[in-house]
Amino acid sequence: MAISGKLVVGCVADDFTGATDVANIFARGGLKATVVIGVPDDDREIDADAIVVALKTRTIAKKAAVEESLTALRWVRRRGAEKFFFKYCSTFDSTAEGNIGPVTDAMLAEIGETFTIACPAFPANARTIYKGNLFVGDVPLNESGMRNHPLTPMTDANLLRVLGPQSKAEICGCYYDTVKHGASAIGEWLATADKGASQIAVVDAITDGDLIEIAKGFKDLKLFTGASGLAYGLTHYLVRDQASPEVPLSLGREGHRAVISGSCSVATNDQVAAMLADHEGFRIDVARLAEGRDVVREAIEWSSGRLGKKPLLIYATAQPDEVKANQRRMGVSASGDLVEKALSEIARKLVENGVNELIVAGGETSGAVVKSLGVDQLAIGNEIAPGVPWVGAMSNGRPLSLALKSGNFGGRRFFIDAWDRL
Ligand SMILES: Nc1ncnc2c1ncn2[C@@H]1O[C@H](COP(=O)(O)OP(=O)(O)OP(=O)(O)O)[C@@H](O)[C@H]1O
Ligand SMILES: O=C(O)[C@@H](O)C(=O)CO
Repeated sequence: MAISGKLVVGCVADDFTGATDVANIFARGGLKATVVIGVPDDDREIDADAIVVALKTRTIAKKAAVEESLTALRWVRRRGAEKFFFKYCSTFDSTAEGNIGPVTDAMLAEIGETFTIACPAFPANARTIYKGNLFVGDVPLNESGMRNHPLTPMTDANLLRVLGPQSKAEICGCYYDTVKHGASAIGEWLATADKGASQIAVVDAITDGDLIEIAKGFKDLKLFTGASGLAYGLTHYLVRDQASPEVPLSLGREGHRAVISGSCSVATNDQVAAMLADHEGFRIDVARLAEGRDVVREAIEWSSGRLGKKPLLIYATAQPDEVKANQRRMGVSASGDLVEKALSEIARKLVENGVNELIVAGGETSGAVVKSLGVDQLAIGNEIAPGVPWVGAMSNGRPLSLALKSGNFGGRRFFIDAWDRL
């Protein structure tokens, strides 16, 4: 049960997979959580302790990212939120220019605060931070598959160095020699570190236990920034009774299944390969797409007669060399946009043709697909893998079960086994 009847936390997420990821963590922690797609332009009633506003601001121009994020922040604030959370990727994905710093600076100024933390640790998915350096599994961020990300290649694991040039605030580190002593040591650190001028502290965290202590140590802050591990920590003092709800979506079970994959991460490449071993798949040929061929129509023609309960896979997922060749030919953002547009049109047509259980892989891809489906709100259902729930949505009056899978999340059999968790 929530500590108060009104909104406990208002969250702004910079992509759609991240939005369902963090809403899932709030929900599993016992908050009634929901995701709205973009800032609603109506005054709809939403009965929730945590509202996550899903934006697609990770890779857009800085000015637009700041404006959209502030509009979302103001909207949750008007609904009574007292704590705010800026959710970005657990691999700190940002372009060379970078939106995490400017959005954080703007949010601090908007709520009249000067201090916040940056903590993208997510131990459940092997993201940990030590001495300000972000690790993915056993390797620093820049040695992980993130170095080859199509839109946000991460070439430095040190978050103070990455954030410094992005933000006008002073960047400091709250390191493990403090964090390991728990909430009161963190509180003492804060009392001496906070200079009353704009500051962002990158906070080390290795375990879920650390994140609970971090949330308690910084509990008087109004703005938190980071990934779902920090949200997990926060639920330990934002709710009284810990719940671990399983929420079957109880949507119609008639209809077809499909997977749309636009993520090119190491994990998604593995998941696509695993699915193709036993399922039919249609590969989007990006070079043909660039030549103006009607690849969308070809994909839909291929799918007709094949749709059913055994899921089909339609994918642009490729290895880094192929992605780089496409980017050289067309430019980074043009090739990304072209693929996203094609996949979202295919998703919309598949849904028109009776698909109502759909997995989408990739944050930018999910953003494009969900927008094309005209979905405006997501209800959180069963968890498939850490950070990926099934979500329920209405698309043009029809119920859909969706799973928006972050590029790097999920085991090798994710696309095959996820359906068992509906
Ligand atoms: N074969 C390809 N060539 C060039 N670009 C591609 C190709 N396939 C996919 N893309 C683009 O790569 C980008 C992948 O980003 P996306 O956010 O969807 O996945 P991700 O980064 O792995 O997921 P997440 O953000 O959840 O970690 C998209 O813009 C997509 O359109
Ligand atoms: O935090 C993560 O890693 C994910 O929720 C995400 O943001 C992927 O785009």
